[in-house]
Amino acid sequence: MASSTNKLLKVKIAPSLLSGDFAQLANECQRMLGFGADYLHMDVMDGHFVPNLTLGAPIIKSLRPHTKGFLDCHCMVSNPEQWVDDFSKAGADSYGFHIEATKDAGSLIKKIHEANMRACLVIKPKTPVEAALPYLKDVDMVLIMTVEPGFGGQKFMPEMMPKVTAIRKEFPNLDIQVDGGIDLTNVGLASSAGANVFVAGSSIFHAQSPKDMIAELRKIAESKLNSSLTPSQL
Ligand SMILES: O=C(CO)[C@@H](O)[C@H](O)COP(=O)(O)O
Repeated sequence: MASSTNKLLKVKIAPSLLSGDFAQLANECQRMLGFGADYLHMDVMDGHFVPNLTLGAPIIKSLRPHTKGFLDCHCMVSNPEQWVDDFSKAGADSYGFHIEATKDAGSLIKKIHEANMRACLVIKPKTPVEAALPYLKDVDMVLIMTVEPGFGGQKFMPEMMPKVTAIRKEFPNLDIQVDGGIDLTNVGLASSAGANVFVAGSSIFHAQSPKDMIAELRKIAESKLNSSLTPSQL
């Protein structure tokens, strides 16, 4: 949860397993952790909230014994309340829900915490940042989508950066995640705006050296992030 003290923000790189080989999911997770990934980003899609179908709690449950990595579950689902207990029992570390999919974000955040997971509030590109602000004091992370959710391989939307800046101004210590089209050409822009957690699918998995790509993304983000913040934010 957000606290009022200021500290140096840590850059975290979260490869999106959506771009990996699902038949080798456990190996892909181990490979990414070996390459220096901080989080393993799991894209949960229900074919209803988004027009694509991927994985659910049973896959997380199967994966859990094979990795100690932080399973950062981004649930692109219509009824996020319905799956909290299943994901918790399956061993998810973080449960990300879309504010567009719930009528009561406050109660949902409470439910996620009671289920011993970190809570991440996610907003789609067309959702104004004002919709998220009232809840951010209670969450562990906010995710600003930089593409329309549903598919990997889309183009980063730089016009989402003012949302990141607005949140960073009010929440100096909150983990701000960006997701969609993140690569070497825009990670600097996103970190300058104040993002510190970077989801990247295509740019990492399709790189000649995913290990070097993770290191490069981190290096750029670290150089821009804390230098862009005012002393009172550090
Ligand atoms: O949530 C999503 C898509 O809905 C993302 O996590 C993407 O899967 C990231 O992939 P790239 O845009 O980096 O290829």
